[in-house]
Amino acid sequence: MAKLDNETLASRDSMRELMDDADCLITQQQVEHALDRMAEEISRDLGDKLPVFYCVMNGGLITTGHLLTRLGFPLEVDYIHATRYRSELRGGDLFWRVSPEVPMAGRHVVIIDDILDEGSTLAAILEYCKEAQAASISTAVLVDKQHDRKAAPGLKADYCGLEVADRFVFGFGMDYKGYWRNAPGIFAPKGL
Ligand SMILES: O=P(O)(O)OC[C@H]1O[C@H](OP(=O)(O)OP(=O)(O)O)[C@H](O)[C@@H]1O
Ligand code: HPA
Repeated sequence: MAKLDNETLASRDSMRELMDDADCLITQQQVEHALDRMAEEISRDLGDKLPVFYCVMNGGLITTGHLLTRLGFPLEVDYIHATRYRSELRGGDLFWRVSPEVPMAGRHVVIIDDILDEGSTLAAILEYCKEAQAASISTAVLVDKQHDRKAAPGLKADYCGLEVADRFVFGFGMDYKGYWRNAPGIFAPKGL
C-alpha cells in the first residue's frame, strides 16, 4: 500500500487533533430534532406544490440528504454549486461553479444550505431565482449564525433548524479548511 507523504500525514494528524479538542455546540440528536421540525413546516407549506429543491453544494449536501428523506410528497431535486469561502475562514466574492439544470420558471423553488452566516451566498442565489422567474422562492438552512454582520439587516431563512454562536463551525456539511463536513453534529475549533 502506498505510504502517505509527510504533508498528508501532518494534515491528517492536525485534523484529528482539531476534532479531539473541538467544542460540540449542537449534538447530532439536536440536529435530528431540528430537521424533523423543518420537514414538518416544509411539508405543511409546500407538500401539494410539486416543488423543486436546490441543494447549495458543497455545504448543503448533508442537510439536503437528511431533510429530503423526511419529506413524504413528490418533489424534484437539483443543485447549485456556488462558493464564497473556498476552504478559507473568511468569505470573498461568490464564485458560481455550476448553475442549476432544472428550470425555475413557474416552479416553487426551495434553496437548501447548511449555514446562513453573513448571508451573501443566499442573497445572490435569491436574486438568481427571481431573475429565473420562480413562482415562489423559499430558503432552508440548518443553522443561522448569530451576529450583526448580515448582508442585509434582518436577513433570515424561511426554514431554519438552529441558531449557532458566532464562531467558525464545522460538521453536518460545514467544513473546516475542507475537512470534517462528515462530523455528526456541529462543532467549533477550540479557541476560534
Ligand atoms: O452566509 P455566507 O457568509 O454567504 O456563508 C454561507 C455559505 O458559505 C458556505 O459555503 P462555502 O462558500 O464555504 O462553500 P462550500 O459550500 O463548498 O463549503 C456555506 O455552505 C454557505 O453556502
Ligand atoms: O462558520 C462556518 N463554517 C463553515 N462554513 C462556513 N461558511 C460560512 N460560515 C461558515
